[in-house]
Amino acid sequence: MTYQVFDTTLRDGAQREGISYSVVDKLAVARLLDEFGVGFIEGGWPGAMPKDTEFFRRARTELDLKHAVLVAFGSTRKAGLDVAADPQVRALLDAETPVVCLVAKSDIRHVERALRTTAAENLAMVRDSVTHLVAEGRRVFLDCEHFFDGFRYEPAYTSAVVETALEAGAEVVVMCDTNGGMLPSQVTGAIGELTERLGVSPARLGIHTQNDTGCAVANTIAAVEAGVRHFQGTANGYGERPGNADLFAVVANLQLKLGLPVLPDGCLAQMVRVSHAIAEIANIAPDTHQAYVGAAAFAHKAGLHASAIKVDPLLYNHVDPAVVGNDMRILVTEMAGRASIELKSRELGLDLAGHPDAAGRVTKRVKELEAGGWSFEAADASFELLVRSELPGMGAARPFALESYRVLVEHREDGAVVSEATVKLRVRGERVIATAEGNGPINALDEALRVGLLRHYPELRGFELADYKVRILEGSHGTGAITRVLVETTDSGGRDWTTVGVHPNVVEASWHALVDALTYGVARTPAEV
Ligand SMILES: CC(=O)SCCNC(=O)CCNC(=O)[C@H](O)C(C)(C)COP(=O)(O)OP(=O)(O)OC[C@H]1O[C@@H](n2cnc3c(N)ncnc32)[C@H](O)[C@@H]1OP(=O)(O)O
Ligand SMILES: CC(=O)C(=O)O
Repeated sequence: MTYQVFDTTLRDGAQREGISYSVVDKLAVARLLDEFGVGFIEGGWPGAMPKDTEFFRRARTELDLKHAVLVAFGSTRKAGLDVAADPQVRALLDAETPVVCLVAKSDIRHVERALRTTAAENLAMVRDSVTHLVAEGRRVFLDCEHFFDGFRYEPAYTSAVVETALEAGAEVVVMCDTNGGMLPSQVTGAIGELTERLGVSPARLGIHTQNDTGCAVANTIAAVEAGVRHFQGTANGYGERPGNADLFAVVANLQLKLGLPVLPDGCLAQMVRVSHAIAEIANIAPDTHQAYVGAAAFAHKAGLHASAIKVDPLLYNHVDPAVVGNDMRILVTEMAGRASIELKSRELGLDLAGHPDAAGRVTKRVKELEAGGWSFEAADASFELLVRSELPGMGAARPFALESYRVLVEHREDGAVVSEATVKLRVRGERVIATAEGNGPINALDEALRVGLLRHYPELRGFELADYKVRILEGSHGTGAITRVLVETTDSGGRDWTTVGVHPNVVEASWHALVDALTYGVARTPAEV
């Protein structure tokens, strides 16, 4: 049994607010979708937008697709126009794709009120357009816009549109939940009624769902379970309004839960890579919590989960993350137990198995610190320093001892604001005093520390403060607000690490995070660097 995996990231997905692909972007997305193994890539609407026309022109020479064929999208001929004279239909042929997907009205209310034509003329538009394109050698899929709403309102007319398209030679007629208002049981019910009414196999039908009820993936799965073999969706669920069915979740569910061979062998493991690469091109931050592909899709926070995962990761994962190219992660927070601490330490290369007391002490310390506003979830480097400090002979030596630091912010008469920091340190037995200016107090402090340490630790030259996040936390137990600072540092070897600091004073909180960042970086950098 074969399934038609139809991707419309470049057509319906591009209808999402905020997305605007260039032609080069579209070509890159098409290559990624092909690597993911979809069978059909709907590239856009030639003739409607110059970019889409250009995409199909360049695709002929610049795309070498291994799994997919390209599909040009467009509407049935205009009411009252000869099909051969309709420039939009001509543009579909000029796109030179083996497959064309036509959108047709199938809800009588849309025919009469939006198209402002008759029921009979709309059927003629469907018949003429399909016949013409098939005669020109194209495989034709027909998207029935508003199928489910139309079928509920006037089933006879919507069925007539489906029947007309099939008789005219459409390979598949796609039932579209254009307004996205359906639930799975309604999808299943409509498919049963339609196939009975027309005596047609569900294998001649396709499904296209929008996500307005949050059920697009479930509706697509329901249709496939009802016998439909052609399903449409988009990468990461991009699309008009709340989006389309997320093709990644659909494909993974069909393959892993229902055992249906929808993708070529080996392609499923490309899913995370392809999802994130397309998000990058679309200029949309990947959704951390997206099913299967999100960075948190297999991240475990609760101590109880971790204690079972220690025995067998599948006790708390619905599938092995590796099958979709993802990884499991353990988060260390106030919800951690000893098992979480052990597993997270193992991820960081530290084995606590032989040190149950240390695991207990770290767990207690993490809970105390988190109660005071610290957060280790995103600060692996600070957590690693904490674990090391509890392991005999493993503690990371602080590169210096602090005598004092001072930070000044000067607002000058001409409006300039200058920050200056001075640090007094003891470094390898030597007293060091260093001063630096910066574009803000934290930058000045960071600079002064580096100036003071550079002679003893030349590797600091490669370190860079890449990101700095501040969060003001509500005070508790009668205290005022406190500040949590996260610092991300990178080095010239492309490594990055994050540290945390907490204090009622933002400069002191930043100081803690900066000192952890330098300590961690120095400890992890080979001495000869
Ligand atoms: C459900 C979906 O998402 S389908 C995909 C929708 N995608 C898009 O609309 C994006 C691309 N669209 C466009 O660039 C433009 O809307 C175009 C080029 C297609 C049309 O632009 P215009 O000619 O200026 O028309 P406009 O957008 O105002 O109206 C659409 C026209 O198509 C007609 N139309 C709508 N659906 C169909 C159909 N299935 N078959 C034939 N004609 C149709 C409408 O009746 C209207 O005709 P009119 O101009 O005679 O009133
Ligand atoms: C065709 C389409 O995108 C829809 O009906 O939603």
